[in-house]
Amino acid sequence: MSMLDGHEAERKTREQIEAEAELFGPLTSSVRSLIDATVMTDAAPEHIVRARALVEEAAALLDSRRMSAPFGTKWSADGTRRSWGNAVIGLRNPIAPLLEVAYEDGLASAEADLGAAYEGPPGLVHGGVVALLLDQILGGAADHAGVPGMTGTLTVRYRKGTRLGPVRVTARVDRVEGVKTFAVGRVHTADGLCAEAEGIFVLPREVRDMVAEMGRPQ
Ligand SMILES: CCCCCCCCCCCCCC(=O)SCCNC(=O)CCNC(=O)[C@H](O)C(C)(C)COP(=O)(O)OP(=O)(O)OC[C@H]1O[C@@H](n2cnc3c(N)ncnc32)[C@H](O)[C@@H]1OP(=O)(O)O
Repeated sequence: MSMLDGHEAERKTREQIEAEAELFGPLTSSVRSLIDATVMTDAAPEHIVRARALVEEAAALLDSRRMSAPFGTKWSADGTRRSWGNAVIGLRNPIAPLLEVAYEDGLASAEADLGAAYEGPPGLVHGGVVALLLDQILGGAADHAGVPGMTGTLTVRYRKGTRLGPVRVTARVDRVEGVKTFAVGRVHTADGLCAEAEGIFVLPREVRDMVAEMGRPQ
């Protein structure tokens, strides 16, 4: 599979995209609530059996027509980019915990409310989920700064357990060396600094070759 697969130009208007967001956003939010309810429920067995039948019915409805491939990244003519399947920020992905990343003065920041579905050690966020958030926000900072890349190396230092609940994640580009972008970031909760990371994002050879090809005079 090529690095460039899954990137697709689309002709949808802004209104069409907004209408899709209005359709799918609430579905994603409902399924996210369902995931939390599934982890946390203490309902009577007959309610669990009935809930399962309802969930299976809903899944069959949704599955009655499927896209031919995962969502990927869709590019509109106006530069709008949609990665709605993304595991961290995807509008159509109910396991995606980070809803919105803001960029200001070179700092990427986002908040998430990590519920029981993200538990690792009792009461704490799973370390892999902490790394997931950091990977995305560091990569987003690199991308937003115009020096994007695939994660080559991600180093996470876990300072203290990240308590389930509200978290704030931040990142910025530290430096650029050739095709490598070094980004740094942190995860905070009300307890203070919980984790910090450095990531090296590498612009893949295939993309470098494509850019060089496009820039070459005819
Ligand atoms: C444009 C792309 C993405 C846009 C995303 C936007 C959304 C953002 C949000 C998404 C966030 C989520 C993101 C995700 O989830 S990304 C998903 C997780 N990451 C991957 O799957 C990446 C898999 N690996 C690869 O594709 C390749 O190995 C890469 C692309 C990393 C390098 O393969 P390439 O063939 O290009 O490498 P090269 O041999 O020409 O070397 C080039 C330079 O790089 C240095 N090097 C090599 N490997 C590593 C390494 N592992 N760590 C540190 N440095 C490394 C190397 O020494 C050399 O440096 P120098 O000698 O020049 O100094």
